[in-house]
Amino acid sequence: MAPIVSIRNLTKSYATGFKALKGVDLDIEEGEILALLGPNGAGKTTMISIICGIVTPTSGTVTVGGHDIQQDFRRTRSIIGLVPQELTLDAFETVWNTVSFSRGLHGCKPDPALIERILKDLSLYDKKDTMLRHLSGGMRRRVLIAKALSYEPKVLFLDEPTAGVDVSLRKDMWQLVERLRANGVTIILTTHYIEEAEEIADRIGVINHGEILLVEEKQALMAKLGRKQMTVELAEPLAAIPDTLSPFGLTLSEEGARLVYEFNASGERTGISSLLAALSQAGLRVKDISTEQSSLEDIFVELVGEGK
Ligand SMILES: Nc1ncnc2c1ncn2[C@@H]1O[C@H](COP(=O)(O)OP(=O)(O)OP(=O)(O)O)[C@@H](O)[C@H]1O
Repeated sequence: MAPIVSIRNLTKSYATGFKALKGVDLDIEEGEILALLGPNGAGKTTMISIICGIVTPTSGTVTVGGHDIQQDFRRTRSIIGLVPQELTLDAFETVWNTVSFSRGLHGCKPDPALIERILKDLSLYDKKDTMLRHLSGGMRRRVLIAKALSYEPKVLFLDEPTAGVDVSLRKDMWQLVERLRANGVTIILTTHYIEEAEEIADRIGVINHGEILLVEEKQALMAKLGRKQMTVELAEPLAAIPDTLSPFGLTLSEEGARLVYEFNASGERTGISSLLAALSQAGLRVKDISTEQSSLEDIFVELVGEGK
């Protein structure tokens, strides 16, 4: 199936001369949840803003649903929903009107039943007649989401949807994302919260200094780059690692009381059983064994660190 969003050699140089995007290629498949991770200033918002037609690219092409975003702006914009990072709302309007107008602005026929359902899903229904200026920051963020959903987009961009929101909204958000996905909506979210990507994304993209460093299935990424570590606690401390154990590349810590072994969890052979046999042959008594797996956060820090 053709990707729903296709980005080719996309660059953006701002008027200051700053290159925010340096030749990005990315295909987003219909129905997937893609999390874009990147430190501040990596170019995430710039990329999303170009796809949504808010920022003009310097070069390159983007198609959404097979249509070019510049030549066919209205068409592509009508299938894209954007929940921006910043709270841009009319303070003197009510929740209901804001969300209904948004649907109208995108050329859709009024559908009060749909608006009611969206507001209920976002726990906003009891605030439907409240003016936005009387809402808390978290509630206003919910309104931004409701606005983006009001015209039933096929592709939804969430730019740091849970930055600075409380745990309950974050949980609601995740549930909502799951429901939207079940309805076939493609979701692209940018986030600083790695656990968020770990929890809900199908694929993870890492962007830094205007370049995509990688895009991978989450499971494959964790298996490929995730290292495992086994720590062996010894009954008696060692002064040095015996020569017979040198093939395992162990390190000795805690004043000789612990041996640390690093292995690749996705490899066919981890080497654990040979290590245990070698330990016993060397006459070392084992008190305890524990293993630890690197998280997506470790992987991300390593990748972004390399790019500096
Ligand atoms: N209008 C502009 N003029 C000049 N430089 C800009 C402009 N907008 C953004 N930039 C610069 O482009 C770079 C990328 O910004 P962008 O907002 O895309 O990053 P981001 O990955 O979304 O970061 P954050 O996580 O902080 O939101 C930054 O260095 C930013 O300062």
